[in-house]
Amino acid sequence: MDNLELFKILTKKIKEKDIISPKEMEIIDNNCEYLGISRILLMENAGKCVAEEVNKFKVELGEVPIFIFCGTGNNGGDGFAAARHLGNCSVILLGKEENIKTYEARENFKILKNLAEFGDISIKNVTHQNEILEILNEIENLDKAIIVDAMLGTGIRGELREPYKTVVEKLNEIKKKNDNIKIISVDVETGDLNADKVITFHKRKTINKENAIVKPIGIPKEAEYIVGWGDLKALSKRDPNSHKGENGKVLVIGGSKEFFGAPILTALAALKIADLVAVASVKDVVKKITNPELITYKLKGDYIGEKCIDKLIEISKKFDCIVLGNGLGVNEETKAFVNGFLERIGNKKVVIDADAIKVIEYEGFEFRENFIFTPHRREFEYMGINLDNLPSSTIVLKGRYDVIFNKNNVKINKTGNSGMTVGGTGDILCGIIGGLYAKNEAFLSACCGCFINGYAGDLLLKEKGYYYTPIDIIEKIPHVLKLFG
Ligand SMILES: NC(=O)C1=CN([C@@H]2O[C@H](COP(=O)(O)OP(=O)(O)OC[C@H]3O[C@@H](n4cnc5c(N)ncnc54)[C@H](O)[C@@H]3O)[C@@H](O)[C@H]2O)[C@H](O)CC1
Ligand SMILES: [K+]
Repeated sequence: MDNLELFKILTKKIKEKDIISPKEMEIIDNNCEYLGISRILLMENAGKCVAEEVNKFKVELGEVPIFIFCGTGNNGGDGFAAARHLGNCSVILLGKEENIKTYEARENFKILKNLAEFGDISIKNVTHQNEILEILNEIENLDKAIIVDAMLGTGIRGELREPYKTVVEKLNEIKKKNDNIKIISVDVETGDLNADKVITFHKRKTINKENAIVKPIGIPKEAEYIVGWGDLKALSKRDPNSHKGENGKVLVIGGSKEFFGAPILTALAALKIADLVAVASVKDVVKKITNPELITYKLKGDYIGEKCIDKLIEISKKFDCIVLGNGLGVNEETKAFVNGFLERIGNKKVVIDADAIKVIEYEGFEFRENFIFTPHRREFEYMGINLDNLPSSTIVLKGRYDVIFNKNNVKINKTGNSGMTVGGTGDILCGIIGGLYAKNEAFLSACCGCFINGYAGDLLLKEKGYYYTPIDIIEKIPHVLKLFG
Protein backbone atom coordinates (compact mmCIF):
# COMPACT_ATOMS: atom_id res chain seq x y z
CA MET A 1 0.00 0.00 0.00
CA ASP A 2 1.62 3.28 -1.08
CA ASN A 3 1.22 6.58 0.75
CA LEU A 4 -1.65 7.77 -1.45
CA GLU A 5 -3.60 4.55 -0.81
CA LEU A 6 -2.93 4.86 2.93
CA PHE A 7 -4.10 8.47 2.85
CA LYS A 8 -7.37 7.50 1.14
CA ILE A 9 -7.98 4.71 3.67
CA LEU A 10 -7.33 7.12 6.55
CA THR A 11 -9.75 9.72 5.17
CA LYS A 12 -12.41 7.05 5.42
CA LYS A 13 -11.41 5.80 8.86
CA ILE A 14 -11.04 9.21 10.51
CA LYS A 15 -14.44 10.83 10.93
CA GLU A 16 -14.63 14.20 9.15
CA LYS A 17 -15.24 17.02 11.63
CA ASP A 18 -18.67 18.65 11.23
CA ILE A 19 -17.99 21.44 13.73
CA ILE A 20 -14.76 23.39 13.34
CA SER A 21 -13.07 26.29 15.11
CA PRO A 22 -12.61 29.71 13.46
CA LYS A 23 -8.86 28.96 13.36
CA GLU A 24 -9.49 25.70 11.47
CA MET A 25 -11.79 27.60 9.11
CA GLU A 26 -9.05 30.18 8.53
CA ILE A 27 -6.59 27.40 7.61
CA ILE A 28 -9.14 26.00 5.15
CA ASP A 29 -9.79 29.48 3.71
CA ASN A 30 -6.09 30.07 3.13
CA ASN A 31 -5.57 26.60 1.72
CA CYS A 32 -8.41 27.22 -0.72
CA GLU A 33 -6.30 30.07 -2.06
CA TYR A 34 -3.26 27.73 -2.14
CA LEU A 35 -5.34 25.35 -4.27
CA GLY A 36 -6.39 28.16 -6.61
CA ILE A 37 -9.89 28.77 -5.26
CA SER A 38 -10.11 32.54 -4.95
CA ARG A 39 -11.68 34.22 -1.93
CA ILE A 40 -13.72 36.44 -4.20
CA LEU A 41 -15.37 33.28 -5.58
CA LEU A 42 -16.15 32.07 -2.06
CA MET A 43 -17.47 35.51 -1.12
CA GLU A 44 -19.73 35.48 -4.17
CA ASN A 45 -21.17 32.13 -3.19
CA ALA A 46 -21.56 33.27 0.42
CA GLY A 47 -23.39 36.41 -0.67
CA LYS A 48 -25.72 34.39 -2.87
CA CYS A 49 -26.57 32.05 0.04
CA VAL A 50 -27.45 35.02 2.24
CA ALA A 51 -29.63 36.57 -0.47
CA GLU A 52 -31.54 33.28 -0.85
CA GLU A 53 -32.31 33.23 2.88
CA VAL A 54 -33.43 36.88 2.82
CA ASN A 55 -35.78 36.08 -0.08
CA LYS A 56 -37.36 33.31 2.01
CA PHE A 57 -38.23 35.92 4.63
CA LYS A 58 -39.66 38.12 1.84
CA VAL A 59 -42.09 35.33 0.97
CA GLU A 60 -43.33 35.53 4.56
CA LEU A 61 -43.21 39.32 5.03
CA GLY A 62 -43.75 40.58 1.46
CA GLU A 63 -41.73 43.43 -0.06
CA VAL A 64 -40.19 45.01 3.05
CA PRO A 65 -37.20 47.31 3.61
CA ILE A 66 -33.90 45.44 3.86
CA PHE A 67 -30.94 46.83 5.85
CA ILE A 68 -27.54 45.19 5.53
CA PHE A 69 -25.18 46.21 8.35
CA CYS A 70 -21.60 45.59 7.13
CA GLY A 71 -18.29 45.51 8.96
CA THR A 72 -14.94 46.28 7.39
CA GLY A 73 -13.84 42.64 7.23
CA ASN A 74 -14.88 39.82 4.94
CA ASN A 75 -18.08 39.30 6.89
CA GLY A 76 -18.96 42.75 5.59
CA GLY A 77 -17.72 41.63 2.19
CA ASP A 78 -20.31 38.87 2.20
CA GLY A 79 -22.88 41.54 2.97
CA PHE A 80 -21.83 43.58 -0.05
CA ALA A 81 -22.13 40.54 -2.31
CA ALA A 82 -25.53 39.70 -0.81
CA ALA A 83 -26.73 43.27 -1.47
CA ARG A 84 -25.93 42.90 -5.15
CA HIS A 85 -27.81 39.61 -5.37
CA LEU A 86 -30.80 41.15 -3.55
CA GLY A 87 -31.01 44.65 -5.04
CA ASN A 88 -33.41 47.14 -3.48
CA CYS A 89 -31.73 47.36 -0.06
CA SER A 90 -29.82 49.74 2.20
CA VAL A 91 -26.17 48.91 2.85
CA ILE A 92 -24.81 50.46 6.04
CA LEU A 93 -21.01 50.33 6.21
CA LEU A 94 -20.01 50.66 9.87
CA GLY A 95 -16.66 52.25 9.23
CA LYS A 96 -14.68 54.16 6.66
CA GLU A 97 -14.45 52.77 3.12
CA GLU A 98 -10.64 53.05 3.28
CA ASN A 99 -10.69 50.67 6.25
CA ILE A 100 -12.25 47.83 4.29
CA LYS A 101 -9.62 45.17 4.96
CA THR A 102 -9.34 42.93 1.93
CA TYR A 103 -9.22 43.06 -1.86
CA GLU A 104 -12.28 40.84 -2.23
CA ALA A 105 -14.38 43.01 0.10
CA ARG A 106 -13.18 46.24 -1.55
CA GLU A 107 -14.02 44.88 -5.01
CA ASN A 108 -17.53 44.03 -3.91
CA PHE A 109 -17.99 47.45 -2.33
CA LYS A 110 -16.75 49.13 -5.50
CA ILE A 111 -19.37 47.26 -7.55
CA LEU A 112 -22.09 48.47 -5.17
CA LYS A 113 -20.91 52.05 -5.53
CA ASN A 114 -21.10 51.72 -9.33
CA LEU A 115 -24.69 50.51 -9.02
CA ALA A 116 -25.82 52.83 -6.24
CA GLU A 117 -25.73 55.93 -8.46
CA PHE A 118 -28.64 54.67 -10.54
CA GLY A 119 -30.15 51.60 -8.96
CA ASP A 120 -32.17 50.80 -5.86
CA ILE A 121 -29.23 49.92 -3.62
CA SER A 122 -28.42 52.74 -1.20
CA ILE A 123 -25.10 52.95 0.60
CA LYS A 124 -24.55 54.74 3.88
CA ASN A 125 -21.07 55.09 5.36
CA VAL A 126 -21.73 55.67 9.02
CA THR A 127 -19.02 56.28 11.57
CA HIS A 128 -20.73 58.61 14.06
CA GLN A 129 -23.00 57.40 16.81
CA ASN A 130 -25.83 59.83 15.90
CA GLU A 131 -25.89 58.63 12.26
CA ILE A 132 -26.20 55.05 13.47
CA LEU A 133 -28.94 55.92 15.97
CA GLU A 134 -30.86 57.75 13.22
CA ILE A 135 -30.90 54.58 11.07
CA LEU A 136 -31.84 52.41 14.03
CA ASN A 137 -34.70 54.77 14.93
CA GLU A 138 -35.92 54.55 11.32
CA ILE A 139 -35.97 50.75 11.64
CA GLU A 140 -37.68 50.97 15.03
CA ASN A 141 -40.59 52.87 13.42
CA LEU A 142 -41.17 50.26 10.74
CA ASP A 143 -43.84 47.56 10.93
CA LYS A 144 -41.70 45.05 9.08
CA ALA A 145 -38.09 44.86 7.93
CA ILE A 146 -35.28 42.41 7.30
CA ILE A 147 -31.90 43.06 8.90
CA VAL A 148 -28.76 41.34 7.64
CA ASP A 149 -25.95 41.17 10.18
CA ALA A 150 -22.76 41.23 8.11
CA MET A 151 -20.87 43.02 10.85
CA LEU A 152 -18.47 40.47 12.35
CA GLY A 153 -17.82 36.85 11.54
CA THR A 154 -15.01 34.47 12.46
CA GLY A 155 -12.65 37.43 12.76
CA ILE A 156 -14.24 38.59 15.98
CA ARG A 157 -11.79 38.89 18.86
CA GLY A 158 -12.69 39.65 22.44
CA GLU A 159 -15.47 41.92 23.71
CA LEU A 160 -17.66 43.64 21.14
CA ARG A 161 -16.39 47.17 20.47
CA GLU A 162 -18.25 50.20 19.11
CA PRO A 163 -19.98 50.83 16.81
CA TYR A 164 -21.11 47.19 16.73
CA LYS A 165 -21.98 47.19 20.41
CA THR A 166 -24.65 49.91 20.04
CA VAL A 167 -26.08 48.36 16.88
CA VAL A 168 -26.42 44.93 18.51
CA GLU A 169 -27.99 46.29 21.70
CA LYS A 170 -30.45 48.48 19.80
CA LEU A 171 -31.41 45.75 17.31
CA ASN A 172 -32.07 43.36 20.18
CA GLU A 173 -34.36 45.95 21.78
CA ILE A 174 -36.20 46.54 18.49
CA LYS A 175 -36.54 42.80 17.89
CA LYS A 176 -37.96 42.27 21.35
CA LYS A 177 -40.74 44.78 20.67
CA ASN A 178 -41.52 43.75 17.10
CA ASP A 179 -41.06 40.20 15.85
CA ASN A 180 -41.67 41.36 12.30
CA ILE A 181 -38.19 42.75 12.27
CA LYS A 182 -36.35 39.65 11.05
CA ILE A 183 -32.60 39.31 11.56
CA ILE A 184 -30.23 37.07 9.58
CA SER A 185 -26.64 36.77 10.73
CA VAL A 186 -23.91 36.06 8.17
CA ASP A 187 -21.68 33.17 9.24
CA VAL A 188 -21.69 34.08 12.94
CA GLU A 189 -24.00 36.18 15.13
CA THR A 190 -22.24 39.43 15.94
CA GLY A 191 -21.84 39.44 19.70
CA ASP A 192 -25.10 38.39 21.41
CA LEU A 193 -27.36 39.57 18.58
CA ASN A 194 -30.62 37.67 18.80
CA ALA A 195 -30.83 36.59 15.15
CA ASP A 196 -33.73 34.59 13.74
CA LYS A 197 -31.35 32.74 11.48
CA VAL A 198 -27.59 32.27 11.15
CA ILE A 199 -26.27 31.24 7.75
CA THR A 200 -22.84 29.76 8.32
CA PHE A 201 -20.54 28.67 5.51
CA HIS A 202 -18.99 25.30 4.75
CA LYS A 203 -19.20 23.97 8.31
CA ARG A 204 -20.74 24.93 11.62
CA LYS A 205 -18.29 26.85 13.78
CA THR A 206 -17.65 26.21 17.46
CA ILE A 207 -18.86 29.80 18.06
CA ASN A 208 -22.19 29.23 16.28
CA LYS A 209 -25.41 28.48 18.13
CA GLU A 210 -27.25 25.18 17.54
CA ASN A 211 -29.70 26.73 15.05
CA ALA A 212 -27.02 27.78 12.55
CA ILE A 213 -27.86 26.73 8.98
CA VAL A 214 -24.81 25.39 7.13
CA LYS A 215 -24.50 26.37 3.48
CA PRO A 216 -21.85 25.05 1.06
CA ILE A 217 -19.95 27.78 -0.77
CA GLY A 218 -17.74 25.71 -3.08
CA ILE A 219 -15.02 24.64 -0.68
CA PRO A 220 -13.97 21.12 -1.76
CA LYS A 221 -13.30 18.58 1.00
CA GLU A 222 -9.74 18.28 -0.35
CA ALA A 223 -9.10 21.77 1.06
CA GLU A 224 -9.27 20.14 4.50
CA TYR A 225 -6.79 17.43 3.61
CA ILE A 226 -4.02 19.09 1.62
CA VAL A 227 -1.26 20.85 3.57
CA GLY A 228 -0.79 24.38 2.25
CA TRP A 229 0.36 27.80 3.29
CA GLY A 230 -2.82 28.07 5.32
CA ASP A 231 -1.23 25.73 7.83
CA LEU A 232 1.93 27.86 7.99
CA LYS A 233 -0.13 31.02 8.58
CA ALA A 234 -1.65 29.32 11.62
CA LEU A 235 1.73 28.82 13.32
CA SER A 236 2.33 30.86 16.47
CA LYS A 237 3.93 34.20 15.68
CA ARG A 238 7.17 35.41 17.27
CA ASP A 239 6.49 38.05 19.90
CA PRO A 240 8.62 41.04 18.84
CA ASN A 241 9.40 41.73 22.48
CA SER A 242 10.46 38.18 23.26
CA HIS A 243 13.79 37.29 24.81
CA LYS A 244 16.30 34.56 23.93
CA GLY A 245 14.85 31.14 24.54
CA GLU A 246 11.22 32.29 24.48
CA ASN A 247 10.83 31.28 20.85
CA GLY A 248 11.52 27.63 21.43
CA LYS A 249 14.17 25.53 23.09
CA VAL A 250 15.04 22.25 21.37
CA LEU A 251 17.27 19.43 22.59
CA VAL A 252 18.58 16.98 19.97
CA ILE A 253 19.56 13.59 21.45
CA GLY A 254 21.40 11.55 18.86
CA GLY A 255 24.67 10.57 17.32
CA SER A 256 27.20 7.86 18.19
CA LYS A 257 30.80 7.01 17.44
CA GLU A 258 29.55 5.75 14.05
CA PHE A 259 27.30 8.67 13.07
CA PHE A 260 27.96 12.32 13.89
CA GLY A 261 26.38 14.15 10.93
CA ALA A 262 22.73 13.30 11.54
CA PRO A 263 22.17 15.09 14.88
CA ILE A 264 24.11 18.11 13.65
CA LEU A 265 21.89 18.46 10.57
CA THR A 266 18.85 18.09 12.81
CA ALA A 267 20.12 20.76 15.19
CA LEU A 268 21.06 23.20 12.40
CA ALA A 269 17.58 22.82 10.90
CA ALA A 270 15.91 23.37 14.28
CA LEU A 271 18.08 26.44 14.82
CA LYS A 272 16.45 28.13 11.82
CA ILE A 273 13.16 28.09 13.76
CA ALA A 274 13.78 27.81 17.51
CA ASP A 275 16.13 30.23 19.19
CA LEU A 276 17.94 27.86 21.48
CA VAL A 277 19.15 24.45 20.27
CA ALA A 278 21.38 21.93 22.00
CA VAL A 279 22.88 18.57 21.04
CA ALA A 280 23.36 15.85 23.65
CA SER A 281 25.70 13.19 22.34
CA VAL A 282 28.87 11.15 22.85
CA LYS A 283 32.27 12.80 22.83
CA ASP A 284 33.06 11.78 19.20
CA VAL A 285 30.08 13.82 18.05
CA VAL A 286 30.39 16.74 20.44
CA LYS A 287 34.01 17.35 19.39
CA LYS A 288 32.82 17.70 15.78
CA ILE A 289 30.33 20.45 16.68
CA THR A 290 32.10 23.71 15.95
CA ASN A 291 29.03 25.90 15.43
CA PRO A 292 29.06 28.39 18.36
CA GLU A 293 25.27 28.75 18.10
CA LEU A 294 24.79 25.16 19.26
CA ILE A 295 24.95 24.17 22.92
CA THR A 296 26.39 20.70 23.60
CA TYR A 297 26.03 18.14 26.38
CA LYS A 298 28.78 15.51 26.34
CA LEU A 299 27.79 11.95 27.29
CA LYS A 300 30.07 9.09 28.26
CA GLY A 301 30.73 6.11 25.98
CA ASP A 302 30.55 5.37 22.26
CA TYR A 303 26.75 5.06 22.20
CA ILE A 304 23.99 6.72 24.23
CA GLY A 305 22.98 3.94 26.59
CA GLU A 306 20.78 3.32 29.62
CA LYS A 307 23.36 4.94 31.90
CA CYS A 308 22.57 8.31 30.24
CA ILE A 309 18.84 8.25 31.02
CA ASP A 310 18.92 10.05 34.38
CA LYS A 311 21.14 12.86 33.11
CA LEU A 312 19.09 13.33 29.91
CA ILE A 313 15.76 13.32 31.75
CA GLU A 314 17.22 16.11 33.91
CA ILE A 315 18.56 18.11 30.96
CA SER A 316 15.28 17.67 29.03
CA LYS A 317 13.46 19.71 31.67
CA LYS A 318 15.16 22.84 30.31
CA PHE A 319 13.77 22.34 26.80
CA ASP A 320 10.34 22.64 25.15
CA CYS A 321 10.89 19.81 22.71
CA ILE A 322 13.23 16.85 22.28
CA VAL A 323 14.29 15.37 18.92
CA LEU A 324 15.38 11.80 19.51
CA GLY A 325 17.11 9.25 17.34
CA ASN A 326 19.25 10.73 14.59
CA GLY A 327 22.45 8.75 14.27
CA LEU A 328 21.92 6.98 17.62
CA GLY A 329 22.90 3.62 16.21
CA VAL A 330 20.89 0.42 16.59
CA ASN A 331 22.16 -1.94 19.30
CA GLU A 332 21.20 -3.28 22.70
CA GLU A 333 22.63 -0.19 24.42
CA THR A 334 20.62 2.34 22.40
CA LYS A 335 17.55 0.11 22.58
CA ALA A 336 17.65 0.11 26.38
CA PHE A 337 18.18 3.87 26.38
CA VAL A 338 15.34 4.78 23.99
CA ASN A 339 12.73 2.57 25.65
CA GLY A 340 13.72 3.67 29.14
CA PHE A 341 13.91 7.36 28.21
CA LEU A 342 10.50 7.42 26.49
CA GLU A 343 8.90 5.66 29.41
CA ARG A 344 10.21 8.29 31.83
CA ILE A 345 9.92 11.45 29.70
CA GLY A 346 6.19 11.75 30.51
CA ASN A 347 4.29 14.37 28.51
CA LYS A 348 7.33 16.27 27.21
CA LYS A 349 7.09 17.00 23.47
CA VAL A 350 9.27 14.46 21.64
CA VAL A 351 9.95 14.00 17.92
CA ILE A 352 11.05 10.40 17.40
CA ASP A 353 13.01 9.61 14.26
CA ALA A 354 15.30 7.11 12.54
CA ASP A 355 17.23 4.78 14.87
CA ALA A 356 14.93 5.54 17.82
CA ILE A 357 11.98 4.30 15.76
CA LYS A 358 13.91 1.13 14.95
CA VAL A 359 14.69 0.16 18.56
CA ILE A 360 11.37 0.79 20.31
CA GLU A 361 9.63 -2.30 21.62
CA TYR A 362 6.14 -1.69 20.18
CA GLU A 363 4.48 -4.52 22.04
CA GLY A 364 2.34 -2.63 24.60
CA PHE A 365 4.02 0.66 23.68
CA GLU A 366 1.98 3.76 24.64
CA PHE A 367 1.61 6.04 21.60
CA ARG A 368 1.20 9.22 23.63
CA GLU A 369 -0.19 12.40 21.98
CA ASN A 370 3.00 14.30 22.87
CA PHE A 371 5.03 12.05 20.55
CA ILE A 372 5.56 12.76 16.83
CA PHE A 373 7.06 9.89 14.82
CA THR A 374 8.72 10.56 11.47
CA PRO A 375 9.21 7.12 9.86
CA HIS A 376 10.02 6.35 6.27
CA ARG A 377 8.16 3.47 4.66
CA ARG A 378 10.20 0.60 6.13
CA GLU A 379 10.27 2.10 9.62
CA PHE A 380 6.51 2.64 9.37
CA GLU A 381 5.97 -1.04 8.58
CA TYR A 382 8.23 -1.99 11.47
CA MET A 383 6.11 0.16 13.81
CA GLY A 384 3.09 -1.96 12.93
CA ILE A 385 0.51 0.80 13.37
CA ASN A 386 -2.98 -0.69 13.64
CA LEU A 387 -5.20 1.28 11.24
CA ASP A 388 -8.25 0.14 13.18
CA ASN A 389 -6.90 1.60 16.40
CA LEU A 390 -5.12 4.78 15.34
CA PRO A 391 -2.61 6.28 17.77
CA SER A 392 -2.83 9.51 19.75
CA SER A 393 0.74 10.16 18.62
CA THR A 394 1.16 12.02 15.35
CA ILE A 395 2.76 9.93 12.59
CA VAL A 396 4.56 11.49 9.63
CA LEU A 397 4.94 8.84 6.95
CA LYS A 398 7.49 10.37 4.58
CA GLY A 399 7.41 9.71 0.86
CA ARG A 400 6.64 11.33 -2.51
CA TYR A 401 3.52 12.41 -0.67
CA ASP A 402 3.97 12.75 3.09
CA VAL A 403 0.98 11.45 5.04
CA ILE A 404 0.50 13.06 8.44
CA PHE A 405 -2.06 11.52 10.77
CA ASN A 406 -3.22 10.63 14.26
CA LYS A 407 -6.50 9.24 15.52
CA ASN A 408 -8.35 12.54 14.88
CA ASN A 409 -6.66 14.06 11.84
CA VAL A 410 -5.12 13.21 8.49
CA LYS A 411 -3.46 15.46 5.91
CA ILE A 412 -1.26 14.93 2.88
CA ASN A 413 1.67 17.09 1.81
CA LYS A 414 2.69 17.28 -1.83
CA THR A 415 5.69 19.63 -1.68
CA GLY A 416 9.12 18.07 -2.32
CA ASN A 417 10.80 16.18 -5.14
CA SER A 418 13.11 13.29 -5.81
CA GLY A 419 16.13 15.51 -5.25
CA MET A 420 15.32 15.01 -1.60
CA THR A 421 16.26 11.38 -1.55
CA VAL A 422 19.75 12.60 -0.71
CA GLY A 423 20.75 11.43 2.79
CA GLY A 424 20.05 13.88 5.59
CA THR A 425 16.70 15.27 4.49
CA GLY A 426 14.99 13.09 7.10
CA ASP A 427 17.27 14.56 9.78
CA ILE A 428 16.42 18.04 8.55
CA LEU A 429 12.68 17.31 8.53
CA CYS A 430 12.61 16.26 12.16
CA GLY A 431 14.75 19.28 13.07
CA ILE A 432 12.20 21.58 11.41
CA ILE A 433 9.32 19.77 13.11
CA GLY A 434 11.13 19.95 16.46
CA GLY A 435 11.68 23.69 16.02
CA LEU A 436 7.99 24.24 15.27
CA TYR A 437 6.72 21.83 17.90
CA ALA A 438 8.55 23.78 20.61
CA LYS A 439 5.88 26.50 20.23
CA ASN A 440 2.97 24.83 18.40
CA GLU A 441 0.77 21.76 18.73
CA ALA A 442 1.88 18.41 17.30
CA PHE A 443 -0.29 17.89 14.21
CA LEU A 444 0.15 21.46 12.91
CA SER A 445 3.92 21.28 13.53
CA ALA A 446 4.21 17.98 11.67
CA CYS A 447 2.18 19.23 8.68
CA CYS A 448 4.10 22.49 8.45
CA GLY A 449 7.45 20.72 8.85
CA CYS A 450 6.69 18.55 5.83
CA PHE A 451 5.49 21.54 3.80
CA ILE A 452 8.55 23.68 4.63
CA ASN A 453 11.06 20.87 4.02
CA GLY A 454 9.50 19.97 0.68
CA TYR A 455 8.97 23.55 -0.45
CA ALA A 456 12.63 24.34 0.26
CA GLY A 457 13.54 21.37 -1.93
CA ASP A 458 11.22 22.61 -4.69
CA LEU A 459 12.82 26.05 -4.65
CA LEU A 460 16.27 24.42 -4.87
CA LEU A 461 15.15 22.18 -7.73
CA LYS A 462 14.31 25.33 -9.71
CA GLU A 463 17.63 26.93 -8.80
CA LYS A 464 20.06 24.00 -8.98
CA GLY A 465 18.32 21.03 -10.52
CA TYR A 466 18.49 17.83 -8.49
CA TYR A 467 22.00 18.40 -7.20
CA TYR A 468 21.37 20.31 -4.01
CA THR A 469 22.61 19.24 -0.59
CA PRO A 470 20.99 18.97 2.86
CA ILE A 471 22.81 22.15 3.90
CA ASP A 472 21.20 23.93 0.92
CA ILE A 473 17.81 22.84 2.26
CA ILE A 474 18.61 24.15 5.75
CA GLU A 475 19.66 27.48 4.31
CA LYS A 476 16.33 27.71 2.45
CA ILE A 477 14.15 27.24 5.54
CA PRO A 478 14.00 30.94 6.54
CA HIS A 479 13.11 31.85 2.96
CA VAL A 480 10.09 29.53 2.99
CA LEU A 481 8.99 30.80 6.41
CA LYS A 482 9.27 34.39 5.20
CA LEU A 483 7.26 33.60 2.08
CA PHE A 484 4.28 32.30 4.02
CA GLY A 485 4.82 33.13 7.68
N1 LIG B 1 -14.94 30.70 5.63
C1 LIG B 1 -15.10 30.93 4.34
O1 LIG B 1 -14.90 30.09 3.50
C2 LIG B 1 -15.44 32.31 3.93
C3 LIG B 1 -15.55 33.30 4.90
N2 LIG B 1 -15.89 34.55 4.53
C4 LIG B 1 -16.34 35.54 5.47
O2 LIG B 1 -15.18 36.06 6.09
C5 LIG B 1 -15.48 36.20 7.47
C6 LIG B 1 -14.21 36.34 8.24
O3 LIG B 1 -13.66 37.57 7.76
P1 LIG B 1 -12.51 38.34 8.55
O4 LIG B 1 -12.15 39.52 7.74
O5 LIG B 1 -11.45 37.36 8.90
O6 LIG B 1 -13.14 38.78 9.92
P2 LIG B 1 -14.49 39.54 10.28
O7 LIG B 1 -15.12 40.11 9.06
O8 LIG B 1 -15.27 38.61 11.10
O9 LIG B 1 -13.96 40.73 11.26
C7 LIG B 1 -13.10 41.61 10.67
C8 LIG B 1 -12.74 42.80 11.56
O10 LIG B 1 -13.57 43.06 12.69
C9 LIG B 1 -12.78 43.74 13.66
N3 LIG B 1 -13.07 43.14 14.95
C10 LIG B 1 -12.62 41.97 15.42
N4 LIG B 1 -13.09 41.75 16.66
C11 LIG B 1 -13.84 42.85 16.97
C12 LIG B 1 -14.58 43.22 18.12
N5 LIG B 1 -14.64 42.43 19.20
N6 LIG B 1 -15.25 44.41 18.12
C13 LIG B 1 -15.16 45.22 17.03
N7 LIG B 1 -14.47 44.94 15.89
C14 LIG B 1 -13.83 43.74 15.89
C15 LIG B 1 -11.34 43.54 13.30
O11 LIG B 1 -10.82 44.78 12.87
C16 LIG B 1 -11.40 42.57 12.15
O12 LIG B 1 -10.44 42.90 11.16
C17 LIG B 1 -16.29 34.99 7.77
O13 LIG B 1 -16.99 35.08 8.97
C18 LIG B 1 -17.22 34.93 6.55
O14 LIG B 1 -18.32 35.76 6.75
C19 LIG B 1 -15.70 34.87 3.11
O15 LIG B 1 -16.11 36.05 2.69
C20 LIG B 1 -16.40 33.82 2.30
C21 LIG B 1 -15.68 32.53 2.51
K1 LIG C 1 -22.20 38.33 11.33
